[in-house]
Amino acid sequence: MTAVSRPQTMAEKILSQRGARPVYAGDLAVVEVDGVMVVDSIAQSFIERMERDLEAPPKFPERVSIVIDHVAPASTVSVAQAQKEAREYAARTGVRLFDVGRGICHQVLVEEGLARPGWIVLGSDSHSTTYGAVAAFGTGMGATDIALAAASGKTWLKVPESVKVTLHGELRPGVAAKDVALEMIRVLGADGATYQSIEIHAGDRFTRGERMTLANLCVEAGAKVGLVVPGGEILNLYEVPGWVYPDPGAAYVREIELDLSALAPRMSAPSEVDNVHNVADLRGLKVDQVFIGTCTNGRLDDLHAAADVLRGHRVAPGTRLLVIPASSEVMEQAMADGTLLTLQRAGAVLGTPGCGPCMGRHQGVLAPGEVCVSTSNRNFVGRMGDKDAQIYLASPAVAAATAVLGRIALPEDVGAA
Ligand SMILES: CC(C)[C@H](C(=O)O)[C@@H](O)C(=O)O
Ligand code: SF4
Repeated sequence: MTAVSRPQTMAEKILSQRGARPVYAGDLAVVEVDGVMVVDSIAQSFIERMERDLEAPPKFPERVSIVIDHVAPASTVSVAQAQKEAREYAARTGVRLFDVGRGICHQVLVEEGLARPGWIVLGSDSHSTTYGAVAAFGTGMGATDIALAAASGKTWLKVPESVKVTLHGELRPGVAAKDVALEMIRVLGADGATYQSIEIHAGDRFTRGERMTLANLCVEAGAKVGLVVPGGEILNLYEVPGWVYPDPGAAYVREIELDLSALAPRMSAPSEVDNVHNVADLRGLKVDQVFIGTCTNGRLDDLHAAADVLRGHRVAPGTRLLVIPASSEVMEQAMADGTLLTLQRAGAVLGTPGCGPCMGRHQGVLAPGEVCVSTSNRNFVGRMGDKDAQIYLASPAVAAATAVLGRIALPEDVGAA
């Protein structure tokens, strides 16, 4: 255990523990890396860095995972070729491969136990902050940094300053972790936490999945990492080392308090994630496509919330509902408990576990002028297809209600329909 002289934030704690000395915001830290994650879209440049530039094998192949998730199954010959090369690389180096259909990288890493409390996990994907849900220091890096970490087992980073977000009160029925996340982003602003650690004090509230939603959105405020202080379900699922917790008296650059009991269902309107409004104020806008899925909201809890609204109803004529489970495990559970049947009967189109149309590469891209309500995390111009399409971000329950009415709606509107 590293000796510490001043109270530390969670980010400082983890980076001190996995490095050689106590570090504080602004210091440079060289740390051991417990996991390296590479997504399909980046795999070719990662392999090139490893084999052509560094001429190095992965130092700990079992710590490296390649996940084929963003455009899976492949949509074009060049995507298919890149995925083939990724499979061949995994076979010759012994790194882990999660192939088409296993699911979205972040969901898969957490399910597989490849992100754990106190670990440092680097991903070639910005939403690697999601691992903060299980108190892992998860962050996104480019192919070169990822390759250096894979080759050496280490990385270096500047220790981020921390923003403390404290949650109070309890959510009202129909309000979800997604609404908390959107509200947090509104308060912080889309680049309000650039290169900072957002440390979320949630007490025992929220399941692991809900905590993933919170940590996932942190990068949309520009954060380097989003760490949810362990509590509740996390303590049943993991052995949490005592050194992970922030010290009383740790130094924060900013402190924010959110009263959950005052929160109503929220929605990010086009075309910035921090353009957050009450759903009630956007109600009635005609919607062409609803997408329920992604690393933000494609988990079993999310599919349950959607099915609870859709049960006994049909998707409105003229509106498409796409549901894509975040992983094969989620899909299997939703199949076993009847959730997928409920969704299918309501008129949902079910897709292969993976990213789906989240970043506009396949499986449901939008035409000019179309409006989409999505449970994802990004709504910037052109994100899901044409630049003249509009994306609203919301919780699964709001997305489901919108699908039933064909217009932006609250879950309570469906009951009355
Ligand atoms: C393809 C990948 C690099 C990208 C990311 O970094 O986030 C994607 O997952 C996204 O959500 O835009
Ligand atoms: S689901 Fe969307 S946000 Fe998440 S990793 Fe895939 S493309 Fe990125």
